[in-house]
Amino acid sequence: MKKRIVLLRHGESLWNKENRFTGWYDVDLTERGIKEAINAGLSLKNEKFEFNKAYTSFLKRAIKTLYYVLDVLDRNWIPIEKCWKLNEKHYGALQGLNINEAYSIYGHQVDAWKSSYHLAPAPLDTYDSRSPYLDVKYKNVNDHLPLTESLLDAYERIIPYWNNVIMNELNYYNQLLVVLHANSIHAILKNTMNISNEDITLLDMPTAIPYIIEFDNYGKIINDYFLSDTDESIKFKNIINSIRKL
Ligand SMILES: O=C(O)[C@@H](CO)OP(=O)(O)O
Repeated sequence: MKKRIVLLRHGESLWNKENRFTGWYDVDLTERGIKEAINAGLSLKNEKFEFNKAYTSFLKRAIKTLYYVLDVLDRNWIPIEKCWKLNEKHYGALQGLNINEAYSIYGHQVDAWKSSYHLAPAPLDTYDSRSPYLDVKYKNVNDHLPLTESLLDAYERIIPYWNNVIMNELNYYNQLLVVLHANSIHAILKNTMNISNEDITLLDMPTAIPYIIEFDNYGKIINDYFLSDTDESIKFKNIINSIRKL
């Protein structure tokens, strides 16, 4: 029996539509995002996926996408693990700004932040109203919470959870659904496909198109593909095939 993990970026959010840096801000889905989530569920149903367990972040755009998908599959009953460690990269002081506002405040520094694996945007103040230290969701988190993150920082937060929890679960289950965010998925793909620090910044995961990864019993990838072909998914797949080392 093949082991499969399906990675799914949430449907379009209100701030995706407005081209705003979102990160840990808890923005909702648009009507289009809801339709995208339902369509993702329908394409998984069409392929007869029967997930045993699902994972998502603490952010409602991912959580609601997961609920729409499970509803279409009539598998609302499966266990779901939500973890803040799977949240999107934290965009620090960029959070809430659209791209034009970001350029008018920070100029071309924004390009450096966007294209670098190592650079993090300017941090939030601890007492900024956007700080996770003031957000009830993280009240019981007894750990360092970010006020900004580079993609490397996000990678170091996400990958231990991916390896120790999600990949480990493949020892017990054959089909897992993981509904996350653009950069949390890029971090996972960097890890599983051994993509370089420079190349990983070329990726832009499309919203709500299921990406299937099939593993052998040793956790080695034997196949990976999008469930539907769109301009965005074809472009993404071409880039990933040119930069992956596994
Ligand atoms: O936070 C954001 O601005 C976007 C892109 O990084 O992520 P998401 O996948 O959550 O829309």
